[in-house]
Amino acid sequence: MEKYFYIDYEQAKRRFKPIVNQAHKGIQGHALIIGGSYGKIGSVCLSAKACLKSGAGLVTVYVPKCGYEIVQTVMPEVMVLTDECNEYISSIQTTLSIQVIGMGMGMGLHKETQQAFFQFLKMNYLPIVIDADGLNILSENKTWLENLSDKTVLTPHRKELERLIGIWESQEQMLEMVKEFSKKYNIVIVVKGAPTMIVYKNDVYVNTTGNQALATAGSGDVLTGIITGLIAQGYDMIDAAILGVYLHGLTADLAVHETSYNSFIASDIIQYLGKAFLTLKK
Ligand SMILES: NC(=O)C1=CN([C@@H]2O[C@H](COP(=O)(O)OP(=O)(O)OC[C@H]3O[C@@H](n4cnc5c(N)ncnc54)[C@H](OP(=O)(O)O)[C@@H]3O)[C@@H](O)[C@H]2O)[C@@H](O)CC1
Ligand SMILES: Nc1ncnc2c1ncn2[C@@H]1O[C@H](COP(=O)(O)OP(=O)(O)O)[C@@H](O)[C@H]1O
Ligand SMILES: [Mg+2]
Repeated sequence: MEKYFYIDYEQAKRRFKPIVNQAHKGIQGHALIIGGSYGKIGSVCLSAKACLKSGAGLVTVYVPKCGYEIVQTVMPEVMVLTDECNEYISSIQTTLSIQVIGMGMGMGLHKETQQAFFQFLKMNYLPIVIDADGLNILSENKTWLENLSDKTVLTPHRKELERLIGIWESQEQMLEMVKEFSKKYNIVIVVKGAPTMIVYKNDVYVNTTGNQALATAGSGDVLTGIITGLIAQGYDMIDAAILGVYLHGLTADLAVHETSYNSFIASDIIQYLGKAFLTLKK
């Protein structure tokens, strides 16, 4: 029996959990953002900053060496681990105690990166949000999908989704394909677009916020950071996806009267996150 829900203010408000007075950064959780390659370190910066500004207590990023000074300069709040390779990720080694991983943004498709991703997936048991080139790597190696834990959120845009599950004739057919995919791997899929729809098994959540201002580079990288940051502080996969998508879109609705559609960029999503959270204040 399929169920359709609209992600509106009521749905978001009842999922929102205010941060308690006695909170400290350990309670708010430690997130690890893995991604980036030469020329695309900005995607990791966007995800990491969005993660912190969604309420995560600590954020560490794992990037190729070329990203070290960039990230440390752009975001003093974020800690940095680097790969031994300068231009791309060649192996993912970490012994950090973390609550959630967000990965794939700007990561590229180098063969060594693909192998590093595969080795990481096989030993990962933590909640994970996979986006962008992480999705594209899975599309090129579909047998690796068996290694996804049931604490996984995928965040494809329509083209990334097509690579992953094949082409569809209609939106209805696409949703049926995504539901089958979700049931097969027991995972949440955020189908980004206008509107964004979140699928978990037979349930479909249709977002009601957002606008064309979001059609700008890095807006998906920011969404990955928001969902990762919510999971870091204890939201489960589906609530983090629902609340994250709602807040992400709401920033654009709140901003456009000041920024216009044309001059809204991904960093504005992060800048307006506080205003979006305040609308849910209890
Ligand atoms: N500052 C940085 O470091 C940034 C780094 N970034 C990183 O770049 C990597 C590549 O990500 P990507 O989504 O740009 O391209 P990719 O999946 O290779 O497919 C390209 C084709 O897909 C389509 N298409 C694209 N977007 C779509 C959408 N929303 N909805 C529907 N379709 C869409 C479109 O196809 P078309 O419509 O032209 O046929 C386009 O030609 C990735 O790792 C990302 O994190 C970016 O985030 C930008 C900022
Ligand atoms: N016209 C639109 N209306 C609403 N949301 C949009 C629109 N265009 C893009 N978006 C949103 O912007 C984001 C784009 O994601 P993505 O293509 O992965 O960006 P990037 O990879 O550049 O960071 C998604 O969350 C998508 O839902
Ligand atoms: Mg993207």
